[in-house]
Amino acid sequence: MCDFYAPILASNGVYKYYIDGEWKESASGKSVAISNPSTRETAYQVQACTQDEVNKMFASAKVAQKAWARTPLYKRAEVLHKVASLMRENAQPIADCLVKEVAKPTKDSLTEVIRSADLIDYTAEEAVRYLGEGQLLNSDSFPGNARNKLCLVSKVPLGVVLAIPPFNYPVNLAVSKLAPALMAGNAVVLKPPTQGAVAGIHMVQCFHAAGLPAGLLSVATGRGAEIGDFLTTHPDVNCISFTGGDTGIAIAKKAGMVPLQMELGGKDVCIVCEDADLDLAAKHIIKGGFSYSGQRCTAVKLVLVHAAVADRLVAAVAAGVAKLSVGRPEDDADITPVVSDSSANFIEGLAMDAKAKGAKFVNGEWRREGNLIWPLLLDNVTADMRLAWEEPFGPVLPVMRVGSVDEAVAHCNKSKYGLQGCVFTRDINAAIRISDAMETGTVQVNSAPARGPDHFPFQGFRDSGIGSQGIRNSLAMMVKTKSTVINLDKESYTMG
Ligand SMILES: NC(=O)c1ccc[n+]([C@@H]2O[C@H](COP(=O)([O-])OP(=O)(O)OC[C@H]3O[C@@H](n4cnc5c(N)ncnc54)[C@H](O)[C@@H]3O)[C@@H](O)[C@H]2O)c1
Repeated sequence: MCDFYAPILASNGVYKYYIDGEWKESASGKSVAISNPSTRETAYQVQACTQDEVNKMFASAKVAQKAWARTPLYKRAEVLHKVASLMRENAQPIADCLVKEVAKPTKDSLTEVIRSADLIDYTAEEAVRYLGEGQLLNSDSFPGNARNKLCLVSKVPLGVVLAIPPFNYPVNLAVSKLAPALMAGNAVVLKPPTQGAVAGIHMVQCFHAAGLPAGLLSVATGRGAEIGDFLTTHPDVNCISFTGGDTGIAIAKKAGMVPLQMELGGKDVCIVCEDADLDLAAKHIIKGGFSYSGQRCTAVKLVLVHAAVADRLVAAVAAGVAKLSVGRPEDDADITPVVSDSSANFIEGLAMDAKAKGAKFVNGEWRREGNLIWPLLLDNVTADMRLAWEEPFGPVLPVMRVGSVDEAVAHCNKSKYGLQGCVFTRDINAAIRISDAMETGTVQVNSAPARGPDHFPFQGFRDSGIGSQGIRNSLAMMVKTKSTVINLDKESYTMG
C-alpha cells in the first residue's frame, strides 16, 4: 500500500472507519467481510461500526457544520478542487478496489474515478455561482400591498446529510452527494455500500488529505441491514440522499420530517418504431443492455419492438451479443460476474420463469458459472412473465413484440418504475409525441438511456425516485430557502 493510503488500513488488515478527521478501528472489534464477486473469496474487511460510534459522528458533524457554513464559498470550492486533483493523482488504487469489490472492468473502473473528480470540480464551479445568487422581491406585486417590504431570499444549508450510495457506482454516486452537500455548507455522514466500501474509504482519504475540516465528513461502515435503520432514523439527520433499490422505499416510509433525495430502481424500456434505423437501435441496445453486465439503473431492461421489424432487430442484437466477451474484470471482459450469489440466483429465477412461460432464448442455453452469467437475449417475452416488469440487474435482456407504439407506451406507463426510457424512430415529430406520452423522468431519442453528462437533470417518477439530480439540481436539494424581510417605515418610492 502506498504512503498516501497507508492511514486507512489497520495492522490486522481491516480497513478503518473515519470520524473527526481520523481513521479509527471500531470498538466493536468486529468486521464485515467483502467478497470478491469473481473469486467469491474475501477481498477486504471493514469495521462494523457501533451505534455509539454513529452517535459520535453526528455529534461532531453538527459542530463542524456550524463553522463550515461560515466558511466563504470560494474557500469551500478551493478544498473541493484539491480533493478532485488528489483523486486524479491517486486514482488507480481506487479503481483497483472497484475491480475487486464489484467486478467492474478495469477501464470502466478508472473512468468512474476520473469522472468523479470531474464531477467534484464542476460542482465546485457551479456552486460558487448558483449559491452566490439570491433574490429580491418587492411587496407591491401582490394585491393590497404597497412597496414597503423588501424580501431578500437566500439559500442556507440543511445541516447534516446522510449519504447512502449503491454498490454499482460506489465512488461516483457518493461524490454526486458529497460534493453538492459540502459546497452548500452541510456536513455529511457517508454509509458506503458493503460491496464498494473500500473504494469509498480510499476516496474519502482524498477528502481528508485535501484538508477538509475534521468532523465534516464521517464514514460509517457496517451492513446496511444492521446499522441502516439506526442511521436513517437518527434524530440528527437533516436530509437523506440515497441511491439504491426498493430499500429506498422502506427508508422513505421510516424517515422523519427531512428532505429525501431518492434515486431508486428502474425498468428502462427501449421502444423501437417501425421506421427506426435498426442498426443504430441494435448498437445502442447492446451497449445499453449489457454494459457492466446490465448492473446499471439506466440499463435497457426491456425492448418493446414493433412486430413488423422485430425479426430484423432481434437478429442484429443477437449478432452483437455473440461478440461480447465473458470473463474477468481484470481482463476487461464485457461481461463480468454479477455482484453476489443472491443477485445471480435472482437473475436466474427471472430467466427460468420466462422460459417456463414460453420465452425464446435467442443465443443458446442459460449458462452460469458462480456469479458469472453469459449474456442472454430473450425473445417473445409476454406481460405475464416477471421479466416484463422486474429489474434483473444482470446481463439478461427481454424483448417484447408489440403491434403499435401505443401498446409500447401503455406497457411503459404501467410499470411501477419510471426512471428513463428511449425511443428509436427517424420521425422527430413522433419522437416528441412518444416522449410526452412516456411517464419517465427522462426519454432519450435515438440513444440508450444514460445518466449524464452529470450536469443534466436526472430523476425518476413513481417508485424510481424523489427529487431531481444533476449538478445544479443536486445543489438545489442540499439547501433550504431563507427569507429576510426588510419592513420600511413607508413606501420606498415616495421620494423625489
Ligand atoms: N436511480 C438511480 O440513480 C440509481 C443509480 C444506481 C443504482 N440504482 C439502483 O440501485 C439498485 C442496485 O444497488 P444496490 O443493490 O446497492 O441497492 P440496495 O438498495 O440494496 O442498497 C443501496 C444502499 O443501501 C444500503 N442499505 C441496505 N439496507 C439498508 C437499510 N435498511 N438502511 C439504510 N441503508 C441500507 C446498502 O448498504 C447500500 O449502501 C438497483 O435497483 C438500481 O436500479 C439506482
